[in-house]
Amino acid sequence: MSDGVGVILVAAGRGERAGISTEGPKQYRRIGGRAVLAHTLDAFRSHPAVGAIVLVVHPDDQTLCEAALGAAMEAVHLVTGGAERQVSVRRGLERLAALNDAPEIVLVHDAVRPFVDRATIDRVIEAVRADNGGGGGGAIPAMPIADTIKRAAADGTIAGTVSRSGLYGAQTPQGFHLDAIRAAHAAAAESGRSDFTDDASIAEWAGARVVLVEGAADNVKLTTREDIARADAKLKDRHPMIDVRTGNGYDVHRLVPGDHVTLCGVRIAHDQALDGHSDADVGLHALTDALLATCGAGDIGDHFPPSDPQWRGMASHVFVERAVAIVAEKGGRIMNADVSLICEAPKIAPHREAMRAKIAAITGLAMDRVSVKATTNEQLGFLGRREGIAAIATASVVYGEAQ
Ligand SMILES: Nc1ccn([C@@H]2O[C@H](COP(=O)(O)OP(=O)(O)OP(=O)(O)O)[C@@H](O)[C@H]2O)c(=O)n1
Ligand SMILES: C[C@](O)(CO)[C@H](O)COP(=O)(O)O
Repeated sequence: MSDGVGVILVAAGRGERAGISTEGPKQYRRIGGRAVLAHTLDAFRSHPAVGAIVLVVHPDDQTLCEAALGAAMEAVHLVTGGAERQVSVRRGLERLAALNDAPEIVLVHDAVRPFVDRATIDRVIEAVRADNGGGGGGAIPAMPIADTIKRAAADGTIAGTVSRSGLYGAQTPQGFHLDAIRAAHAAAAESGRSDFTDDASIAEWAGARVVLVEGAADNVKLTTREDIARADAKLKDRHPMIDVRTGNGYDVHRLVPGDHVTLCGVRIAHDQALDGHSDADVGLHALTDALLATCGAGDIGDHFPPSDPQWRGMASHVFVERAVAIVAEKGGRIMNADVSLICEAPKIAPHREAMRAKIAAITGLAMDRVSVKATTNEQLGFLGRREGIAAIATASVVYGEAQ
């Protein structure tokens, strides 16, 4: 059993109350430039106590999900949800329990609560760990009701005023011991119940002791179109906090007799070849350094030492792919890549679009975020004498969007 806390993110709903959007159901709507689901996932991925994350999605949403999460898909175990939230959670629990290192504690969270903060997650985990209900108890974050509560009659008039004393609004993540909540869900399903709107009510129904911990006013569930617009506006206000970084890279390789060069991933027939340990693709080498520079991750030589025989003759897209993965691990999102090639020959223009397409494919960037340029060195110096080819690259990456 794993020490890490497991997380189930339920994202299989249709978002009917939020209405139809070309971006898909509300968990895929963009707030602050990224899908709601991507923000929510970041909140848990960045929490040190969190281990396995199961993401429950609708069977029709696989493509939307991949587009929303990109490389972060690797961080989740994907499972298909059901027609009710309760069924989706149950499938997530079964997937989590089937993992080799299944956790003891699980947090169940709505994918559409993207503003969950670390302190709330901590309070829930702490309360479940401290459970003195014989190991079967749980904890949920909740906020006291601030408004006066009215019961409405069928004609829209007030049928009564309900005392708000002791009333709380339940939030997620809701935390439980995995075995206990699995058993409670199974028992509820067996007795034909599928109307529970949260997991605490299933635990309560099964006789477990569930405690309330302090929730957070910001931890709202995005339910309506207005909720999504407000969330987007809130993140736009935060934009000054976003950490945009620029990195640059330079590389040069000697030209020797040969029959082709490889530049920005494209093989070009030529009367010379670039000499190097790998395929000597100066364009991709400079880009690798530019990406690594945005997060202080050293340079290409640190990650792929020329002394290491495994990189001999290696196609350089492997180096860029590693740099892209390092940027993603550090929470970065690449915004653009720009490579300038400096050579007298071969002519770059006929190959420029193919080079941009290669870089776009390797980095996951759209074509209009990738630029390849070329210049001669006006026959000056070693580049001008065709003794080598050089490249300069620049990349911009946004970090810390989840804060
Ligand atoms: N069959 C379902 C229904 C809901 N959810 C998830 O449960 C969370 C909370 O549900 P809710 O806000 O009600 O989402 P929807 O069911 O999508 O919304 P609506 O009721 O407006 O259609 C959401 O993250 C939603 O994707 C789910 O995984 N499976
Ligand atoms: C789980 C929940 O978010 C707790 O407040 C809520 O019950 C979900 O309800 P919904 O009807 O599925 O939106």
